[in-house]
Amino acid sequence: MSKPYVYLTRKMPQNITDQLAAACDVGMWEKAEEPVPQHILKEEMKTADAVFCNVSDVIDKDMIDAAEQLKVIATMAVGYNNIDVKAAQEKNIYVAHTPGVLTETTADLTFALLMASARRIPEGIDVIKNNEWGAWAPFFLTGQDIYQARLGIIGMGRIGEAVAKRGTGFDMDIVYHNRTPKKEAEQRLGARLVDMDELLQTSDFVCVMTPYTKETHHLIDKQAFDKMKSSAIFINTSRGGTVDEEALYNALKNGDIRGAGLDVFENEPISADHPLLSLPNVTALPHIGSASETTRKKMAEMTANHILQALRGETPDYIVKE
Ligand SMILES: NC(=O)C1=CN([C@@H]2O[C@H](COP(=O)(O)OP(=O)(O)OC[C@H]3O[C@@H](n4cnc5c(N)ncnc54)[C@H](OP(=O)(O)O)[C@@H]3O)[C@@H](O)[C@H]2O)C=CC1
Ligand SMILES: O=C(O)C(=O)CO
Repeated sequence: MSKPYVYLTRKMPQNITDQLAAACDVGMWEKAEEPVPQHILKEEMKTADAVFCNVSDVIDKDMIDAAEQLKVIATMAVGYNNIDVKAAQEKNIYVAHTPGVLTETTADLTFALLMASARRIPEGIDVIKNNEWGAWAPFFLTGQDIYQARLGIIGMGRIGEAVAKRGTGFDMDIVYHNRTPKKEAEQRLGARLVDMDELLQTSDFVCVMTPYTKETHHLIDKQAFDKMKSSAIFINTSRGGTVDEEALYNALKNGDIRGAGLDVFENEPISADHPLLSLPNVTALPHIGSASETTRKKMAEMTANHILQALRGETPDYIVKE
């Protein structure tokens, strides 16, 4: 009997392909840093039993409908907004993802962005590299205090809570907005559930940690920026689509808010001439929230495991249920 066929959309380490090859025929896009073209992915998906993908692969209804024997779409990510989950479920195809394993690493990066933006670290680095460091000056590169400031978290889920926990170490006053109250987190973190307006109007740091859905598309728009304090710093490590980037640009440019720390963008990779990148009060990173070596290895292992589980006829440990 022939082995099932798994297609990997990026080059993966040998231990991952070896693990899969013990049970499957393995096909792989041989580049680690370049995504597989959509038409090749669609072609591969027609005959694959399993797909090992990531945040940059768009897996739409057309591709899913064309798949003849696909059993699982396993993404090496917790976010799955790039996959048409409904279309997969209609064909009884599992969509598996990697929650939890990347929570602390992503929270570290979120807090790093918050600190870098508040204390203007990228600007300081530029000053030194450009040989612009003059005499010590009383108000040179003055930033914003983090300790005892108010941290507003929109989307108090796994990562939101882990960011809040870091905030408690800085004695921050934590407020959050979620559709479901998180009583246990409130007690553990001293956090308070507030409505969106109060969060926007009173927070020193506004941090978005929701998934990207129809409901969260441009959740942070012009009206939201208008409500924020002019000293507020906006942090986004969720998905670019949760924010209206034009409104963000205008808010930063007009001084309606003080700064932004961004790990995600509506179009990734963002083009170097994007207006947002011309602003000194933007700290931008290339979607590296979960990018520690240990965490990425765990995510890859978990993804391979989900595929093997599905191909054995088991339900993968973490499937998306919508
Ligand atoms: N930059 C990066 O590299 C990374 C980015 N991410 C992003 O972070 C997201 C969150 O991950 P994780 O914390 O594990 O997910 P969770 O599902 O644990 O948390 C998401 C939270 O958002 C809340 N939420 C959902 N919709 C809304 C809404 N409309 N308004 C307010 N709150 C809402 C949910 O609560 P409720 O439904 O009750 O409102 C939930 O508490 C991922 O979906 C992904 O997009 C994740 C990892 C790395
Ligand atoms: O897991 C995710 O959703 C990411 O964005 C990458 O880790």
